Amino acid sequence: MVRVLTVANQKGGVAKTTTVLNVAAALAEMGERVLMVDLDPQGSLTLASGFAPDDLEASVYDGLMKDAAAERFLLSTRFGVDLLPSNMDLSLAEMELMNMVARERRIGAMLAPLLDRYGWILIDSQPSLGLLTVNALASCDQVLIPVACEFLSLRGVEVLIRTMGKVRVRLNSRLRVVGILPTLYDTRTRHARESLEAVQQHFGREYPVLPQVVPRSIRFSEAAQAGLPILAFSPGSPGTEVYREVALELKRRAPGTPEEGAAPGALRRLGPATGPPPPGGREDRARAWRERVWGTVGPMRNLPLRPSRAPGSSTAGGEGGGLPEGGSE
Ligand SMILES: Nc1ncnc2c1ncn2[C@@H]1O[C@H](COP(=O)(O)OP(=O)(O)OP(=O)(O)O)[C@@H](O)[C@H]1O
Repeated sequence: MVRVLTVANQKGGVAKTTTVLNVAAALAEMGERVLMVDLDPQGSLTLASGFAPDDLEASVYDGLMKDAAAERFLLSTRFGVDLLPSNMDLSLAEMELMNMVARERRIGAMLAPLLDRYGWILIDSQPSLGLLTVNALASCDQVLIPVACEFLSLRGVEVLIRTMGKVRVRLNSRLRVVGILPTLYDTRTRHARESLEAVQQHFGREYPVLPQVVPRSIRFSEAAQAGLPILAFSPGSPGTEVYREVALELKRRAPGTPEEGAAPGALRRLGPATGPPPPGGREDRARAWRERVWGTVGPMRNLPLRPSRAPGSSTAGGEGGGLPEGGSE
């Protein structure tokens, strides 16, 4: 059964992209087959996955607006996750979609042929509630809302949840909030602690606030610059383990799991989409995943800062080096 999850918050810079990237990597580490969809014309997810948005020959824009088959622009990342990439072309889509028939269902149509290949599809939305985000909400089962532990961060969420309510009524009755994820938590400041408490109090009664809290850490920016999830870039850092736990939490709360009740999924269901997990327990699978990733990219300290070519053709790496040290912020 494929799970389609949108990471949304119309407030910018709350770690939507970072959350998609790292949850996707954590799920892949657990043996899941994962597709990420970059639905932000800024192309941040594409860039943070190691691809240069400006070099793309085709992108989500072509899939949405020109019915291009996803195979034409589907990319395989170095960390075992597939990606439908985007760039500035997608900014045209918002306007062009206005005149299209079934304009809120274009993403669902683009993803439909891919559903039987993946266990998880994670959509990174742009910081707005325009037609692209509505498309994402219309084609997913669940929404994860990252909320930064900062002043004013609560305000936008109400508007998002109201929009979700309208989408539920008109387009997708299965839509629900799977969780609110506190992000960018600075353990050193009282302000962050108070903001976290505010998030928990404000939303806790009506919506599930996930028990995980993503710490603020420079490793995230460094990893994005290297075109990798933090799980691969800095395996020992605190943020890594938190995103693993978030991924586990999402698996526990996924539609169809006993904990959540058998909520019907969005789009169409094509039977079990994930293959059998690799043998061994969680630790073995995580090790196997890391070895696969490291084997592909080589020592990560030597990665170029701005990879400009598709990872398939990557020559990143080199002799010596080794992984950046985890844990020391
Ligand atoms: N836990 C964290 N600690 C420190 N920096 C972080 C963390 N999470 C994300 N960042 C950094 O914050 C910036 C914004 O993150 P990100 O792009 O994930 O947010 P976003 O919500 O997707 O932004 P936008 O709304 O612009 O698409 C990036 O530079 C990212 O590397």
